[in-house]
Amino acid sequence: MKYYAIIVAGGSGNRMQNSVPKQFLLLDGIPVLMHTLRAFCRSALNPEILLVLHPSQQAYWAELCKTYHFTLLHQVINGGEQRFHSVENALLTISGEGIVAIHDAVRPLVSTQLIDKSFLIAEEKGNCVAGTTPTDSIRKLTGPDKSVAFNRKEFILVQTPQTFNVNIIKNAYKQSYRDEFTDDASVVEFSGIEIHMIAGERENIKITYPEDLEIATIFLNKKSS
Ligand SMILES: Nc1ccn([C@@H]2O[C@H](COP(=O)(O)OP(=O)(O)OP(=O)(O)O)[C@@H](O)[C@H]2O)c(=O)n1
Ligand SMILES: C[C@](O)(CO)[C@H](O)COP(=O)(O)O
Repeated sequence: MKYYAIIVAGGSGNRMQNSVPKQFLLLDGIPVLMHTLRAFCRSALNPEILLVLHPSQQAYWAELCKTYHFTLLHQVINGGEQRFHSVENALLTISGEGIVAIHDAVRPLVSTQLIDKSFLIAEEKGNCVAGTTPTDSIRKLTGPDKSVAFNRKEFILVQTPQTFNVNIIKNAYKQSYRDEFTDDASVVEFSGIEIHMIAGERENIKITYPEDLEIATIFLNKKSS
């Protein structure tokens, strides 16, 4: 079986409020994105790595690779307007059978065990998506200042990797973009396929706000101690 990893790094990181997109900010001395790519390159399934970058950031990435002597093999693909379009562009480069894991570049702490598990379960079931259970209570907004309590046991916080049989994901991405397509699972589900959840990892945070880099540093130190 052929395995692929699409690492989406085509965003601009508005919520991080830094002139440098967050995937290039330093975490433990190297860019966030290099941690993510390393995790996938360590996979026993030896996936082909497809890295999605906005065209305006590709020269900068090439420079970073030189500076940090980063030589892990990967193919660079043009990012699109939304995450959906970035994934769509990467899928267009894949032909034939296979299993593809789609992962946010800004989740650098994903473990190689979770990556391997997601490839193997997607191969067996057609797809699988990592998620964790919420630890906060949950309420649903019913108006500008109104809300009702929800049972948190009925919810899962969705992470990446989200991993699919190539035929299933390519077929799903033939659909037109919708605002509610915030991840790949929502695209595949809208195409009529049931999603299989697997246990994600609390450390597998998405670096979104400035303090997330500090939290990631703590998790990383814990991992290597
Ligand atoms: N057009 C886009 C938008 C997002 N992404 C990627 O999708 C992942 C998750 O998106 P998010 O955390 O929202 O990143 P940004 O869009 O960069 O952040 P923000 O929403 O704060 O601007 C990131 O790795 C991001 O680089 C992408 O490849 N192409
Ligand atoms: C794909 C994702 O990380 C799953 O939790 C999430 O939906 C990305 O959302 P964002 O608004 O693009 O950060």
